[in-house]
Amino acid sequence: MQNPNQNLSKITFDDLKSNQKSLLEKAQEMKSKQVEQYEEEEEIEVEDPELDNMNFMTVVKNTALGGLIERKEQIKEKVKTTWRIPRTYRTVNQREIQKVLKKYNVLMEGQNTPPPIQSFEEMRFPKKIIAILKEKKVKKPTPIQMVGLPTVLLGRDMIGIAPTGQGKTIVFLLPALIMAIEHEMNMPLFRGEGPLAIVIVPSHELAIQTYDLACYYSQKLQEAGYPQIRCCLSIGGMDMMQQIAQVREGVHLMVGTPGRTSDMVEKGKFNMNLCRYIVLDEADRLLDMIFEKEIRNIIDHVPGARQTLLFSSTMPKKVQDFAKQALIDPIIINVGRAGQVNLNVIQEVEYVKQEEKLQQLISCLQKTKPPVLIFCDKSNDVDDIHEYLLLKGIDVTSLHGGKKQEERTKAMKEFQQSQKDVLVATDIGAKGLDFPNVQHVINFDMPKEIESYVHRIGRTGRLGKTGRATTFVNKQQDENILSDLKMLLIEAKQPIPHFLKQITHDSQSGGCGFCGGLGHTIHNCNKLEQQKMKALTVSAQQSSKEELKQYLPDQHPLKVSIPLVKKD
Ligand SMILES: Nc1ncnc2c1ncn2[C@@H]1O[C@H](COP(=O)(O)OP(=O)(O)OP(=O)(O)O)[C@@H](O)[C@H]1O
Repeated sequence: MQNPNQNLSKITFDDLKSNQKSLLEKAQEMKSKQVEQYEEEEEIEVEDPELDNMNFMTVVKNTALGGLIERKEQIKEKVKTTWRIPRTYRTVNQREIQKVLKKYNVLMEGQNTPPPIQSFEEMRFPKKIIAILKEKKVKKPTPIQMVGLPTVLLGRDMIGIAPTGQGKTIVFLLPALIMAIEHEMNMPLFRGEGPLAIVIVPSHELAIQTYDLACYYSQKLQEAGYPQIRCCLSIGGMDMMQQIAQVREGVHLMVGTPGRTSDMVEKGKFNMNLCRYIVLDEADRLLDMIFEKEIRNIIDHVPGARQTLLFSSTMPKKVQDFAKQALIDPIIINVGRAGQVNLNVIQEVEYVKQEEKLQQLISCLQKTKPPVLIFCDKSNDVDDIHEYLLLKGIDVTSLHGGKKQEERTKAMKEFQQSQKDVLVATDIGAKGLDFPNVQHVINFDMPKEIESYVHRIGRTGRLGKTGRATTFVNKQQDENILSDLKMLLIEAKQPIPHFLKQITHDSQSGGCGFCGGLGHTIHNCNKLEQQKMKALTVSAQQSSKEELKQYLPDQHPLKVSIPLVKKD
């Protein structure tokens, strides 16, 4: 039987620009005629030389198998795309490939890994897209982009690990937008359809940043003559009705945090029937933060083949386990060691007594020009320091989870747009946020986990620029974390202060397999202990709830299961 999408696939960008209305109409007409057929039939790979330069369209064999992580084995078909490795690169021999990978400190694992492609032109992006990237000063791919983009464009599942500030966002955003354009040209979305791609991130601020970037690129692409790509945001703290209204328009790309997104999909506010592209950005943070259930729930709603991409700058055990369950035949890309700090950051560690920290902070602020980021563990301390610095006449703003969403967004944007010199934040400000030209990161408190330290200091020294980080430590710190810190300083060839030199540990142990810290082992990992405790508490609460149910009347809320809103 003829493939219903075969004709649709012949619509090219040039066609679209010369006669958009009639083609869109044509596509819609064909779509409505064939939609039922489409449900049942297989799509085939498009091999049309005319489309060679811009045919990245995702072509999926439409299997009706479940997309549950637990039923991964049942997903027989992988997402296929029509992007091909350029001919010149197909013949490159392994020795040359290894030379380039070594030069950029990249390790690739997996079957049929693509070669590193060292320019956007050779990746066969259309000239207009290359011009849009250049406007953003993105001219030459970074190492993670050289290998990550070909991997994603080939439709492969991927784990991308690279130090902070290496341009991981483009690796998933650009292919998602291109896939959406292809889809829109061939089969425009109806109202209520979509998303085609979903990006899950661990904080509202990172979601807003990624959404803004997606909107920026789609606006530019539309100005260049491509169809409009609709993006939407799905985060808590914002009006759900507004988000639902956006979704009803039909959206190509959704960026969200796990809680709100899982809630919306669960309540049937949107469906994942067309979604084939799932990104977990800052996966280490996502899986660390009790979001695993929500993430599984979102992924479980994808009915067929999916491409799953997982990005992280550290690779703790939880991420490894999740990847094993959720990804199919992935390519693993490591730029540097997972959990390694950005080597462009000059790190200093100062011993400062608790009561002297504020005073020391003022002298520390003199070390560099603004912008400066200050991290504290607790929201109260963020507020106190904010007030203290205001009194000192410093142009400062602050960000923590206890603030209203509007205040958080305002603070983030003010600092991002250089309207404020200093931002005081909890770890919310450490996750993937891209503030331009941060000169100095000050850890007013040493974080409790070494991964947080890596993320925090990664807000400076981004993309080849040099940055500076100062960390206050004192007797309140646990010896494990100081030992992890010492090992990171050694690895990054930074000076080791005397008080850290005195900390001993087994340097042959290879570090902790659970949290990735280099200065301790899994046998004395605090984080593992905490997680065990958390799991025990949850299961105790669960079992006492079950026991309690025996004694409750039938109509008690604990006994009545509330029916979910019917899905679309
Ligand atoms: N190839 C490139 N050339 C120049 N600049 C780039 C390139 N790729 C990305 N950038 C810029 O680099 C900055 C950092 O990118 P991005 O936020 O994607 O890094 P990241 O690896 O996700 O970092 P993190 O792990 O901290 O989230 C952004 O401002 C982005 O515009």
